[in-house]
Amino acid sequence: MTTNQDLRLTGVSAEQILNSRGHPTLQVEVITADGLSFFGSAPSGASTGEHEARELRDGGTDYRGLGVTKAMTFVDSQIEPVLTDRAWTTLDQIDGTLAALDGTGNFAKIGANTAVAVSIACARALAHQQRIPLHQWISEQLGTTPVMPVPHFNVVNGGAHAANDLAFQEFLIAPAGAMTITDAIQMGAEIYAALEGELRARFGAVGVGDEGGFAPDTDDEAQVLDILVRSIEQGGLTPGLNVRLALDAAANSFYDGKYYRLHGRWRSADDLLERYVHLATNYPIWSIEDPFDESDRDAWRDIVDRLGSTVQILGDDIFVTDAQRIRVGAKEGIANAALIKPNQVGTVTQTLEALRAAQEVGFRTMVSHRSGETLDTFIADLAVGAGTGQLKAGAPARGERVAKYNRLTRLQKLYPELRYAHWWTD
Ligand SMILES: C=C(OP(=O)(O)O)C(=O)O
Ligand SMILES: [Mg+2]
Repeated sequence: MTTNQDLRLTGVSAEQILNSRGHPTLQVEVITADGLSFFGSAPSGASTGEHEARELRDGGTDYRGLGVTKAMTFVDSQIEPVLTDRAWTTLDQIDGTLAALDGTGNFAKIGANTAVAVSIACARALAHQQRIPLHQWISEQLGTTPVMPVPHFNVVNGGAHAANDLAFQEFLIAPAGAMTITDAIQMGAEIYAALEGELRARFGAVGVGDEGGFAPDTDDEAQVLDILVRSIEQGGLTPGLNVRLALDAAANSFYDGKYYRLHGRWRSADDLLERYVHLATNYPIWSIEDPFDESDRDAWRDIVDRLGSTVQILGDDIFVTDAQRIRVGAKEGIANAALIKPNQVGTVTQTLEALRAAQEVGFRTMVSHRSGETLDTFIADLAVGAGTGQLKAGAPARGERVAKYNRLTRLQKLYPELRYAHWWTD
């Protein structure tokens, strides 16, 4: 029996769009029986975890090798026939069908890019079918209270995201002490502008990295943190009180299997740990993501032991938004928080499972974009609906990044009852 809450699709199709790196990606459109269209598109990472769900690209080494023709063909030839064949009550049914069509366990056949674009479009269609906003639909799936997340603006880029010598990939500012999302975004914009001035004065011309953060010509993370602190103070704000700092080291990208490359020298995990302790002691750093390579689990445990009571130790490449990996990680005591990226695991349903697992084990969560982004704003609704209190979507500049922050502004206007997260008082 079908009810009027059930979703009937009459069409599922894909088109090739370009992501923010200029690489082809998929945008999927689903058409409902009442003639409405819903869209989803696939982002793409550069510093990826070993166990991420697989992105399907056409192959080869030239530009055309980056294409997504095969993925689009799957949508037309295999996905559309099954998704238009029956009525759907839950997203779990749709995503389960995608996983069964794929059959590999990590979307190696149809591609996680295909799956995530279809899944996001269907989540939007299902929320509409139930006549509720997307963030509310998400919160009902999880039993959470929607909340406006603290935006984590990535304002200095290094690692795999920039052509400079900074080993750490991301230096983020988090206006945790703002009273509203509007204030938080304003603070982000003002600090970004002040930072540009500071960097120009120190380095002359300064470019930007993949996520719109500046990419100064330095390998010294303490120098970057000093400049960040000054940029925050320029606007009359107090680092640590109004605005906190966060790092994504993305340490997979400077690890050779035994040592970590920092400031032109190879260092042991113990040396790197001392560096983090020094930085967290001297700067208002509240969160450190991927401090060590995903295989270096003893080092992760050590940093939780040393800093975990005051600093969020956030797993990205090590958990890859996978519920089971989060549960195992919690048991091993190797982190206290998990990054959440839908395309890392493949579907919205699996993303919600990862969020549930994090809830169960008492981990905080931060919803995240990818370095290769589209204008899709699903992650903003996800962060709000799941009540994570944290979202990172790049710099407060560049269209594909500000699309997410602007979506938060829009949600605040539509739903004034949404409160700004105040997790630092927990
Ligand atoms: C957003 C990130 O980068 P990428 O998308 O390249 O994995 C990250 O590592 O957190
Ligand atoms: Mg990361």
